[in-house]
Amino acid sequence: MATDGAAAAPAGSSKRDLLIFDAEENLAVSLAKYTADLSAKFAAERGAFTVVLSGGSLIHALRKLTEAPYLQTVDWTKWHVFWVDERVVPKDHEDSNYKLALDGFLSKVPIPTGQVYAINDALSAEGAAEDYETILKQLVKNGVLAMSKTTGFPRFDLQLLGMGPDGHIASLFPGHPLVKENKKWVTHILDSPKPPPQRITFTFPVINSSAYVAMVVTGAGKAGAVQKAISDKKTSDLLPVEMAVLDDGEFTWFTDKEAVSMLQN
Ligand SMILES: O=C1O[C@H](COP(=O)(O)O)[C@@H](O)[C@H](O)[C@H]1O
Repeated sequence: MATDGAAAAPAGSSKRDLLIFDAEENLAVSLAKYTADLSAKFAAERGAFTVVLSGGSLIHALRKLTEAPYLQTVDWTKWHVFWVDERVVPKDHEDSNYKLALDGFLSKVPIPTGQVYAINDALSAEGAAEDYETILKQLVKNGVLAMSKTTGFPRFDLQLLGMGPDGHIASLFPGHPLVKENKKWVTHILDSPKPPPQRITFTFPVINSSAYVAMVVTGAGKAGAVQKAISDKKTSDLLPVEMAVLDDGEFTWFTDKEAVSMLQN
């Protein structure tokens, strides 16, 4: 993929791309076009576009989608929005990934509210994870959400993900047993090392069954994890971000110069 203001380089396999932008502003412009293009593709192909959001810095990076031309040209009625992870707090709590997305993105675009799938914040972490998985299964039955023919897990059209400085993605943290979950679609964590401790999260089989993943990472604080993730030399202590290996899809890093400052070339 070639993008204005970005240097493109292969990052390991034929379906992985590394985009490096001079400035976060250019990254945001490119991410908006990438997302709008995939929206048009999936709306035409399947009449729906299933989009997964993370929390954190990703939401600010989506800001160009809320402006011209995308505000007018994207068919927002085709969007179905999910969260790769969510903190088990009320939806109006400052720690809520739903609130972050609502304030920074969803309130600015005309996605039908019935197609925005927030967690049930009245339930326990375990109950919310089970409830979310049930909702996903219903959407598979309705034909809104595709299934991977090879993995047996749901196949989201696009997952827009961030990564923490420790290499965590979603609420899958380094060394935590949840990274090995291989049966559930959605699971819960009660001891997240990053507060708040109670969260729900998609599991790796769901992340890795996606058609497209954009891994959006900026800033020098994440350079160490980016360097380890992109290195060809793999060690047994894989970071969660290194475990994001798509079964049959395209994985694109959207980075800035600071985030790749520890790469050799
Ligand atoms: O706790 C979380 O952190 C990660 C990374 O956040 P960032 O602000 O460093 O980009 C985020 O992707 C995840 O959804 C969130 O719950």
